[in-house]
Amino acid sequence: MSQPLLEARNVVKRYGKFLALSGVDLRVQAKTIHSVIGPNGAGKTTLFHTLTGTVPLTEGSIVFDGHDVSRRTDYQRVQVGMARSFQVTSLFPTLSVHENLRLAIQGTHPRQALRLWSLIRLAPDQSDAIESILDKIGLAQVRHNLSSALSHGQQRRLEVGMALAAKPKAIFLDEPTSGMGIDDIDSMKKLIYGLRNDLTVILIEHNMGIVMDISDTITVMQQGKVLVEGAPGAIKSDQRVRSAYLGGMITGGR
Ligand SMILES: Nc1ncnc2c1ncn2[C@@H]1O[C@H](COP(=O)(O)OP(=O)(O)OP(=O)(O)O)[C@@H](O)[C@H]1O
Repeated sequence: MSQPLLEARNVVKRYGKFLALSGVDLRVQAKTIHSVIGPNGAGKTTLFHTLTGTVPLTEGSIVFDGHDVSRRTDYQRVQVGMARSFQVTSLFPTLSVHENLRLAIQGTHPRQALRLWSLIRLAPDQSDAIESILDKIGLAQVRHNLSSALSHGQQRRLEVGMALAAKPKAIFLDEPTSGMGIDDIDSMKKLIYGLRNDLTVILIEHNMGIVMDISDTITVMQQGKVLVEGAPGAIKSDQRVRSAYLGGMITGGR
C-alpha cells in the first residue's frame, strides 16, 4: 500500500482522568473517502479534534503529507493542507454567499487577510476559484443571497465551500448531514463524493446509508479505540460490528 496522506500513531487523549482516546492508529490514503463511525461517545469527534489541532494530544504522533503536525496549532495544520468544515455559526450572516467565499479566500492569503473587512479586489485566479467552489457546492444560483437566508442544507454546503477556499489536500467533515431533510442529504452526499476527485475526505457520519455508499474505507471506533477497519462490504459483514456494536444500524449500501 502507498504512503498514506495522513498517519496517526498511538493517539491518546485524556480529559483530566478520563481517557477519551486510548491509542488510536489511523492511516488515510490520498483521494479516498475515509469514514469514522461508532456509537455515541466512542471518541470520533475527539479524534477529529486531535487530528485538526482543535485540542492538543496527550500522547502519540500525527504526520500529514510528510509534516509532523503533532504539536502544531490548528492554523499551522490548515497551512499544510488540512481543512475542517466550519460550523454554521462561522458564516457571516449579513454577507452574501459570494462575499462569504470571498472572505474565506482572502483569509488564506496573508496580506489580504489583514484587510479582511475591506473586500479588496481579487486576482483572476481567486475569482475563478470562487466560481469553481460555487459550482461544486451547488450555490451558483443563489450567490447573491445572504447566507442567513439560505436553507440549513445550503448553509452546510457553504461551510464546506469555505473550507475548500484554502485549497486543502484533506477536508474533515463532522456529521455534515445532521439535521437535514432528505433532499439536502442527497445533495451533500453528492458533494462529498465529488470532492474525492480532488482531495481526501475524512468523514464522521451517523447516516449509515451514506457511509456505506460513498466510503472507500471505514474505521469503526468503540470506547476510544479502533474496533475494526475495512471496506464497506467487509464492515457490513463483520460479525463484531454487526452484533456487538452497530446491530441493526447498518442498512445502506451500493
Ligand atoms: N472536553 C471534554 N471534557 C471531558 N470529556 C470529554 C470532552 N469532550 C469529550 N469528552 C468525552 O469523551 C468521550 C468521547 O466523546 P466524543 O464526542 O469524541 O464522542 P463521539 O464518538 O464523537 O460521540 P457522538 O457520536 O455522540 O458525537 C465522551 O465520553 C465524552 O463525554
